[in-house]
Amino acid sequence: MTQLSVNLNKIALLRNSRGRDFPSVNEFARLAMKNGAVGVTIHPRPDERHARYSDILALQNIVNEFEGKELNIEGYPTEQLNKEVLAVQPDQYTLVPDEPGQITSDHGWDLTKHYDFVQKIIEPFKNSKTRISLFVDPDLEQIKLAAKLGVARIELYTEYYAVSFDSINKSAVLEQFMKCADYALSLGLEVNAGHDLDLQNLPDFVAKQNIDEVSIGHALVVESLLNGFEDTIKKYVKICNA
Ligand SMILES: CC(=O)[C@@H](O)[C@H](O)COP(=O)(O)O
Ligand SMILES: NCC(=O)COP(=O)(O)O
Repeated sequence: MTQLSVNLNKIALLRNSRGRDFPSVNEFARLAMKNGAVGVTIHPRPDERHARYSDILALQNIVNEFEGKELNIEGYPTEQLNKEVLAVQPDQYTLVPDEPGQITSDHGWDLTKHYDFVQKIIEPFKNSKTRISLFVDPDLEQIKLAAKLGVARIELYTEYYAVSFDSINKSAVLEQFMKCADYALSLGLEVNAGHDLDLQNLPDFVAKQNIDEVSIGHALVVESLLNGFEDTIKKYVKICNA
């Protein structure tokens, strides 16, 4: 069964467009978990344009109100973000190789180049409660290196799948993801996935492979504008449980 982690960046973006705590990221986190999400994700970027560093502790406290729910922090491992994550010790820290001003994530780690850097970053987390996940492209070599680093999970970057969804390449692309997920599992890694997943493209993606968790935000918020947040979460959870 796949678990859903709801990415709240876009709720935070709306909040930050005004001075008040409205919409409340914390309230949307509660709603997501009450409706079956395993937890919530935020990706604080250095300019804090959506999720803020202060959201990390606030959300961990909300997650702690629920049994068995999780907070996933995603982001480039800057000194500041590492410090914040080590202080709060959320369940999962997903390292993403984004540049500071990047609009959104658009690639996974190149571990052939950044192996030593990542190895140094993850060292202090070995004695913490936080599981490390590495954001990677669907590439066997990268997955092999992730396993060698001894992390618990990888997160497969799924934009490539999402853009192929309406094309004749869809089956071949899905095959490639399946091959990567199977390979990761065979090396003892657990597999997450995310980026541009939505209600249309998610069913095929999770039906055919063993994915532990999908983190979804952008499309989920757009779909919520049409159908309501709680109903949208329920639809995602149903797909994940199918
Ligand atoms: C790692 C990933 O694919 C998502 O977390 C994505 O980075 C969302 O970030 P934005 O909401 O800033 O686009
Ligand atoms: N890790 C992916 C994520 O958290 C959300 O990505 P998106 O659904 O906003 O594209």
